[in-house]
Amino acid sequence: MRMEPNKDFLEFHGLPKEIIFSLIDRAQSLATAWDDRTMPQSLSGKRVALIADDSGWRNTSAFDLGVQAMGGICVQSPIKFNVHEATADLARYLDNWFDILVIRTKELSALKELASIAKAPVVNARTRSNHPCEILGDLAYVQSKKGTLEGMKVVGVAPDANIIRSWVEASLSMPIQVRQVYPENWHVKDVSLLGPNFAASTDLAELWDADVIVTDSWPSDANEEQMREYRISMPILDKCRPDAIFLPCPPVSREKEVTANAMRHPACQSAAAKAYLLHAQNALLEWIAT
Ligand SMILES: NC(=O)OP(=O)(O)O
Repeated sequence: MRMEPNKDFLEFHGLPKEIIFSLIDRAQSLATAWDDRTMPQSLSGKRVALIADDSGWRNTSAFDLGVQAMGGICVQSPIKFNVHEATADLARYLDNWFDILVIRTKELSALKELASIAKAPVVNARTRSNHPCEILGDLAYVQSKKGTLEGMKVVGVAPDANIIRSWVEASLSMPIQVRQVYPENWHVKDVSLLGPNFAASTDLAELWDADVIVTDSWPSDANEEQMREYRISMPILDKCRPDAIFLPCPPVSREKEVTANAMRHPACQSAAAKAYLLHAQNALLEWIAT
């Protein structure tokens, strides 16, 4: 049931920046429609499979809610990739019934294999390697607050994992600067992601002129002593720009990557920002469906 070629969203830089900007603009309109309860029925007649083959709830709940609010049908299919059935087989069965496949699973390679066979467009709702929808939602929120994304500096105090990797993906296509500030052993070193808009550092001074600061969970093998310096606290946020937006990625672990006080700092806008997951994902689904 492929609607149009090349409407998969597997990696952030897989879509041209012009399309990303139009999705971000559309997310703003859909945010207003959401608040007014006047959602367009853009997905009327569309059938969406939502496969949550990993933990978490925000993105997947927002996909389900968004599809329904825009008049589509969303079915959660309890599929596990690389367990019982070949991914190629799953692609063909899913194509029998669905127009769009929204998938959270651990391996990006499984998504890529599925997308290479399925006719229906595939949307990455998170892998262990990347999380493009999360970054699309954050960008839509930041644009709603700042009016522009042009030239903004995003600092990720985060290990080489899905959140910082999708910010780095975004730096390949978008006019933003991304910095990773973290101990060197967790720096992003994947040459396929490195471009002129990204650099990694161990220096917290990168935070002082950041427009946006994001965090992610500590690595499971992190050493408290090594990591303490990178815990975002109230005094650190007080040294940042007064208009800096702090977006700790949920689920947040207080007294690990953030202090409890940092979560109460005026710069911390995580809950409001994550409302835009829904709006950005809705814009993406609408674009895929039309
Ligand atoms: N950050 C994130 O992916 O949240 P969920 O797992 O709840 O969707």
